[in-house]
Amino acid sequence: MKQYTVAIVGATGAVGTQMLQCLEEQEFPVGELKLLASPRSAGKKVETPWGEVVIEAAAPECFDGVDIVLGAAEDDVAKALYPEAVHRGAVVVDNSHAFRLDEGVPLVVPEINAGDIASHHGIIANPNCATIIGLVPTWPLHQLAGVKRMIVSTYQAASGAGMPGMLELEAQIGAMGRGEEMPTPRAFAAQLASNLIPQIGGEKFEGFTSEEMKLQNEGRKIMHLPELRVNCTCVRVPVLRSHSESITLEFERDITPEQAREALAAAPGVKLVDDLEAESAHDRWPMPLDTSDQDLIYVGRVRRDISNPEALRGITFWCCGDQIRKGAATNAVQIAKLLTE
Ligand SMILES: NC(=O)C1=CN([C@@H]2O[C@H](COP(=O)(O)OP(=O)(O)OC[C@H]3O[C@@H](n4cnc5c(N)ncnc54)[C@H](OP(=O)(O)O)[C@@H]3O)[C@@H](O)[C@H]2O)C=CC1
Ligand SMILES: N[C@@H](CC(=O)OP(=O)(O)O)C(=O)O
Repeated sequence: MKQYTVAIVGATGAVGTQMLQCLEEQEFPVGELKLLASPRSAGKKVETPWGEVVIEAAAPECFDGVDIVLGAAEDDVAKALYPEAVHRGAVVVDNSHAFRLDEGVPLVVPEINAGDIASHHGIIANPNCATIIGLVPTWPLHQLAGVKRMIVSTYQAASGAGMPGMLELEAQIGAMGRGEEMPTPRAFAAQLASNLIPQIGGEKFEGFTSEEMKLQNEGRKIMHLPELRVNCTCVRVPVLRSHSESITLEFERDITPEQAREALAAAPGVKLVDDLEAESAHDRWPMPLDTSDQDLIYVGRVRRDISNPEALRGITFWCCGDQIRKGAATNAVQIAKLLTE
């Protein structure tokens, strides 16, 4: 079996660290592994399933001999480095949003549009995390009844803002518990512990933020639905890991909640947890604590949209998924695995 030289850019971050674990779990045929980060981290040693690796400061020459680059750094790093990696013969699976909407760059959720991978020219983009988590359960319902419109509210975990976001929430919860003065917020615009912050990203379009517009713009590209209409509100919540979403879908054709549940129960990447009568809360509805550190999107609270005048044209549901895994690292490694098959 062919072994691949793999480089992770941003290897010390929330997504990059998770990628290491996903490579092992998905039995990716790693021959040699390179871990790249900022100059701050250069020289640090990391124990990996493939032996000890010394982190290098990311630079174009690091990609000599690399087959697959897994990108887990911000846009500026992606724009500066990945064309150089492609020039040296590597294929890049990138988690930043630098190239997501570019023509010739497939934007892929394997459960939905794995076939798009074939059209790549060296860079394949991983979608926004909230977009992946919302679309994995939307796709089987779309196949059944044709989705026209999505109304979405997201409840996004602190770790969506990377390691700094996670550490900031932990520090705030600790300070609260000890009755100490609250540390000054840096990763977020305001204190997150015991609070909600109703803005993620900068303003993009008619008062909607950049994060909110991603679900529409990336969703259209992934599902090949250029007319899809999306109204999204993104909120940061004091949860460490796993994004949650309330989603209402409007369809072209009739669909009952029972049909929706059946399709979701059979859909790849989805676990249906939908029983208001269940004894244990964990079996009643999805919760972010239950979906952390695993790869499935849990879906529950599936019901008819009673506000839709056409009785069977709307479905509402709730879903949760680990955005560092399926929203980023797991999805990227799945794409890389498809490249090797
Ligand atoms: N967190 C999440 O839930 C999700 C994140 N993403 C995307 O994934 C990417 C990484 O996010 P995340 O892991 O959260 O971020 P983190 O802040 O946790 O990590 C950022 C990583 O980038 C590295 N880095 C910084 N500057 C450079 C540089 N000049 N050259 C090379 N590497 C550099 C950092 O290295 P060092 O430690 O040396 O500073 C670190 O490894 C982003 O594009 C983000 O938008 C996508 C979906 C979900
Ligand atoms: N912005 C998302 C995470 C993320 O990194 O998204 P993107 O890859 O689209 O910048 C969040 O804060 O939860």
